[in-house]
Amino acid sequence: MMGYSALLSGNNDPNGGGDFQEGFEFTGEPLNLLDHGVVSENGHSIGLNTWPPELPKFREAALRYYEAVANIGKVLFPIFALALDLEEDFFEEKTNNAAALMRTLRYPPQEDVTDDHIIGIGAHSDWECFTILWQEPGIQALQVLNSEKEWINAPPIPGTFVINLGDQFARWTNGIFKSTVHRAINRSGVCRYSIPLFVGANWDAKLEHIPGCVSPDRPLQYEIITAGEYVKTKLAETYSH
Ligand SMILES: O=C(O)CCC(=O)C(=O)O
Ligand SMILES: [Fe+2]
Repeated sequence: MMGYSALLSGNNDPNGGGDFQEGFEFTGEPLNLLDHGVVSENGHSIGLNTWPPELPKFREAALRYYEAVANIGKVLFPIFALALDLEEDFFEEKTNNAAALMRTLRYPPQEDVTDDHIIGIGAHSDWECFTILWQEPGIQALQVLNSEKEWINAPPIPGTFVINLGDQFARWTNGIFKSTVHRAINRSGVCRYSIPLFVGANWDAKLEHIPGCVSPDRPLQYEIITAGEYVKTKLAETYSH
């Protein structure tokens, strides 16, 4: 959810009791904007992010980081297009208008977890195409589910990002590329910070299977909806409680 989300305001795992994290979410906006948070497009003013007034330098720092990491996201599409034997620019028109979302997350320590249903972020896959995640070095919290259904630690490696594949991309490829199920719990005894940036498809792009990804051996797995419809459904599920 855009802006500030409080502890337990989201619940990523339908079987969970809420996500024990808080965070601030925003999307890209021009850095040189004078009137913070409002940009004029074709004569219409559209509201963007609500920045915390107590932190005057936060906006610029966050937007600079956003831009650098969103650019990594843009490079991933042609790489995956080539891997799928498609033209390098195959995803361009489906993603050229998409705003990425970035979250700065804080996980309070949960050493003595009494309720296993409340962890930092419950098991889920991300909704978009790619997630580029920075994790605080030195604190193990993130786990991914492998094909044997075992939880594997994904420890932070200084100087690297974790890249998660998301549901929109899994749908485009009819499951050839899978979205990784993951969760995080902070048992370190100190606060943990992480920063995911979610790179998705254009809101109106159809999540239609790519030619070559459906065959008699691999029948169509998903109904065809737009990226926007998909995100709206997931938002309603995650913030409904
Ligand atoms: O904090 C993390 O390591 C994971 C965050 C995450 O999975 C998410 O925000 O979707
Ligand atoms: Fe995630």
